[in-house]
Amino acid sequence: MTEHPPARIVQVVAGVIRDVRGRILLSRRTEGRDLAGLWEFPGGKIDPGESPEAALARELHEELGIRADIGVPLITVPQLYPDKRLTLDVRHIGQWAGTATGREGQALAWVPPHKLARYPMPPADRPVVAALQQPALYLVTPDVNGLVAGEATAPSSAEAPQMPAGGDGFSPAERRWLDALDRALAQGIRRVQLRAPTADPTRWPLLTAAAAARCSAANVEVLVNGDATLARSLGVGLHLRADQLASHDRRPVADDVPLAASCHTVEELRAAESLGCDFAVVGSIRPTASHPGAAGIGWDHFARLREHISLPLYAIGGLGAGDLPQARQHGAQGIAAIRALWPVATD
Ligand SMILES: Nc1nc2c([nH]c(=O)n2[C@@H]2O[C@H](COP(=O)(O)OP(=O)(O)OP(=O)(O)O)[C@@H](O)[C@H]2O)c(=O)[nH]1
Ligand SMILES: [Mg+2]
Repeated sequence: MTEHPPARIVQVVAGVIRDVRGRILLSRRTEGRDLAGLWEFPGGKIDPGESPEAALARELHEELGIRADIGVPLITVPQLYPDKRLTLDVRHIGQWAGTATGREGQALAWVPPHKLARYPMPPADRPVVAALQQPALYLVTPDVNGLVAGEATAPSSAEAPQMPAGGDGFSPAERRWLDALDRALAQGIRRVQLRAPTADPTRWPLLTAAAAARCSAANVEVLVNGDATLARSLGVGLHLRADQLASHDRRPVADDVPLAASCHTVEELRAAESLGCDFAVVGSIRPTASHPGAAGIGWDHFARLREHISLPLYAIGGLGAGDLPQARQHGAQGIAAIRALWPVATD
């Protein structure tokens, strides 16, 4: 981490303003200010003693001439800039009235959400755009014998080997794993990491191919853990383990498939960012069943890691979908989980 982070703390609040067509308003920073020419969500600094809501309503009136109802939080991004330590608190805007105009001479653009990434923005805005565009939940699959009736159990060596059976060539355990994946997709999971650390290496390519086909039919994004060759052969994304980051000096998969990494330190996050990762996973936030005895890093430490990079992050470790508001408050765009997102059969 940076030895001497800038002392100046700047609290900024900005709004996601939509028009009736769902387009989002961006405002271009004018010449002579910091980050001039970059596009941003309209807003500004909170005055001493002012609430974030009052500050945002004031800024939107001063900068755009509109009266706005400040809605629910989207994400709060802690970000270190060379001269300051910024906290960017982004709120949805509910009803608003008036005609938005650039009252300070700034250009405005109404942008469809899927085109936001085309507009150059300050580093703190990348996680904001991710929170608007990318799935909030990232399912990591358990081992094939991993989670049974809600319990994580390593496959027992005393267990009979899982022989392929039935017309589809999959063993009962493999079929249960694929069925659970189907249920997760039916429940609305949009981004999946295929990972099974103790999977039989002679079976894993078949199983990942079947899983990738199911995800692709549901238009769900897939990344395989750790194996660039497998990712390329399946035509899916790659999720690197932290210890693999150093072994790549360029993006190991094509630009149009997702690349992600698991990270624990600022150095790993910087490596993931410079490798061209689309997002990273950081944890463990809480102690987990898979790492008993290891303390979690907690949300404040997560936020301290977050401020050094602008990669979108998922928080992981003892978390579920219910932790999303707290995650967003600390700059995570989403939650990654095995146990909390893996539907186990109830019968
Ligand atoms: N409003 C806004 N500011 C952002 C965003 N992203 C981001 O890094 N910032 C940074 O947050 C700070 C906001 O300051 P600002 O210049 O808008 O503040 P302000 O409206 O109160 O203006 P002023 O201080 O020039 O009077 C700037 O350093 C800016 O670069 C964003 O999306 N919206
Ligand atoms: Mg401003």
